[in-house]
Amino acid sequence: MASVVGHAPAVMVRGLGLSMDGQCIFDNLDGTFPAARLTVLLGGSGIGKTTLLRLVAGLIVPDTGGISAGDGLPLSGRVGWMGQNDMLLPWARVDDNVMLGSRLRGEPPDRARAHDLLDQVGLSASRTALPSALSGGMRQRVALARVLYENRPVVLMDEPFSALDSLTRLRMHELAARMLSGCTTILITHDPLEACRMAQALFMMGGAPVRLSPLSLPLSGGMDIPRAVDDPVLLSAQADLWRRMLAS
Ligand SMILES: Nc1ncnc2c1ncn2[C@@H]1O[C@H](COP(=O)(O)OP(=O)(O)OP(=O)(O)O)[C@@H](O)[C@H]1O
Repeated sequence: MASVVGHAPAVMVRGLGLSMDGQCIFDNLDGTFPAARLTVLLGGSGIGKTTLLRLVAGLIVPDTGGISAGDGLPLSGRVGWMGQNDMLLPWARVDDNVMLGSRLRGEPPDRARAHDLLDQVGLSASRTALPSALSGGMRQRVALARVLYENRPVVLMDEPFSALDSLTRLRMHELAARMLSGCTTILITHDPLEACRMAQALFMMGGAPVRLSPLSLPLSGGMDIPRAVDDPVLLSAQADLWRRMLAS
């Protein structure tokens, strides 16, 4: 199963303004995250990346402007979230964690679907395990299966792989790229390698006021992700990103 969604819309940020505790976070921020693509957001600590994702998720209401879907339909109910913390319930089995959304909504859980997704993320043998029996990478695969179970066309990922060791992170790139194909995904990362491997669109967040600047790096493979980690073109783009981040 390459994609779990039908039509994934673009996500458009227009004239966004937000202050919190008297601090201006965004002033007239604009940006468009393309439909059915994986967009990477890079930016310094505290610049507002997580806050922007929370606005897209509808968890915060902006003071001015807004966020809309390119198809004109409400975004509400069409957004999934995956964060650095897997937020698995420690007392629930792996498959029950995947089906948590159904339980919270009072719907009958679709166990066959949960098991199918666990098969696809390579965890069929761990369906009945408790999260405490899993490695960090396995736990993030459960979290990915839980996001996919929700079948949302827009998926927000707030540094979901940053706590994983390098090799597990590379493997998660393979899995996430395959499983999220067709979704409109916005991925926050601090890792230039991750950005270069995964981005089908790339934005640097920075400045005062904060702006979303599209970056076009010479990357091979077009929209095919993840890009090979030993690709010289990718390694050169990674060095370029480091330079930009150090200079910002
Ligand atoms: N609930 C809140 N109340 C007040 N200020 C907040 C709140 N949440 C975030 N902020 C402020 O908004 C700014 C942006 O924070 P945010 O977490 O979005 O940054 P970030 O780019 O995701 O940072 P990092 O990369 O370190 O996670 C920071 O100055 C932070 O202190």
